[in-house]
Amino acid sequence: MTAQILDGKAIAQKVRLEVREGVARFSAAHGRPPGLDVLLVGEDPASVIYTRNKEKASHEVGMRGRLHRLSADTTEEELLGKIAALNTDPSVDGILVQLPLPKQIREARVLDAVDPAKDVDGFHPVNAGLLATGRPALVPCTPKGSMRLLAEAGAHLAGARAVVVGRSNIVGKPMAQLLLAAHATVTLAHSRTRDLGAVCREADILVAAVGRTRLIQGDWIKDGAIVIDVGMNRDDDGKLAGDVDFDAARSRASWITPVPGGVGPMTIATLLENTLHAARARVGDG
Ligand SMILES: NC(=O)C1=CN([C@@H]2O[C@H](COP(=O)(O)OP(=O)(O)OC[C@H]3O[C@@H](n4cnc5c(N)ncnc54)[C@H](OP(=O)(O)O)[C@@H]3O)[C@@H](O)[C@H]2O)C=CC1
Ligand SMILES: Nc1nc(=O)c2c([nH]1)NC[C@@H]1CN(c3ccc(C(=O)N[C@@H](CCC(=O)O)C(=O)O)cc3)C=[N+]21
Ligand SMILES: [Mg+2]
Repeated sequence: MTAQILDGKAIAQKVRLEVREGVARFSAAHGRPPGLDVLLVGEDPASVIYTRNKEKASHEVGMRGRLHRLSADTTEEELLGKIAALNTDPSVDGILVQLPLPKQIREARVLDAVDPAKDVDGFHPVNAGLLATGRPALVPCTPKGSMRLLAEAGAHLAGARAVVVGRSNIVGKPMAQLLLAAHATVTLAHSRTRDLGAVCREADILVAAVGRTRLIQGDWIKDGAIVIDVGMNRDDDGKLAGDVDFDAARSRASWITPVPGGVGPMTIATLLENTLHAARARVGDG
């Protein structure tokens, strides 16, 4: 079998068009566009590019988008003050604090400070708890975008065996929750998992969210499996690579996401979707 490519770039474009229509309706009804505020602390080059892309993407769908750049030596109190101001500003619907944060700032204190109603990343413990109890409010963008990719591939999730490799709070864990809510039988694997290859070979749906180039080998892929590669790794030659050995996996899977052009673009499109959802919910319209 040669897998079909799950084209995240094209599907993200479709999502953006959907969001753009919703934004136009929201703006007409409420006299203001949905607003997204992104906070970036420090100068990490990749984070600078990502946050600029998020700002640009928000403008392209007609939102008010603002990137706040804070110096690398910003204190925790200063950042918490910024968040408090955005929490009370009625023109702000979505707040995203770009991770990772510099080491003088405790991540948990920052994530806990964002108003859960404006938490478009879905990282606040209230939103994580709602997801875990089957009452999703704002759902993390990368897993939610990955679920959209599975839907576009026509995946039958009920009763399927899904394996998620990686258990971070921002990708692996919420991905497992979403697959479980869709009635898959879910295994959450991680660095202590014994015989990861054997676990992966059971997967009808395989999601890799580790951060290690080609960790997932071709002969770990079950025939006909759908493979979602969340990993974003810089190769020695500077090229982006996923966690899956793409060429080898492609000859066994039914569908596979490329890196780049798979999950990454979906993350940004879903952020816009979440911002529109947050805006609607805040005005009592969704
Ligand atoms: N495309 C996109 O939109 C996004 C891509 N990413 C990318 O996804 C990847 C994962 O990100 P994130 O979740 O933040 O990463 P983390 O570093 O927070 O988590 C990595 C997870 O992988 C597990 N792991 C590490 N080594 C192995 C191994 N050898 N075998 C099995 N499991 C292992 C870890 O296990 P343990 O818990 O035991 O330590 C951990 O659970 C990264 O490449 C990141 O760049 C992230 C966010 C968005
Ligand atoms: N609070 C917070 N929320 C996040 O959602 C968040 C974060 N912090 N910190 C960093 C990670 C990473 N992340 C990506 C988003 C888009 C691409 C993306 O668009 N990737 C493109 C290509 C990128 C390139 O070429 O460099 C692709 O895969 O095709 C990648 C990675 C969001 N993250
Ligand atoms: Mg992490």
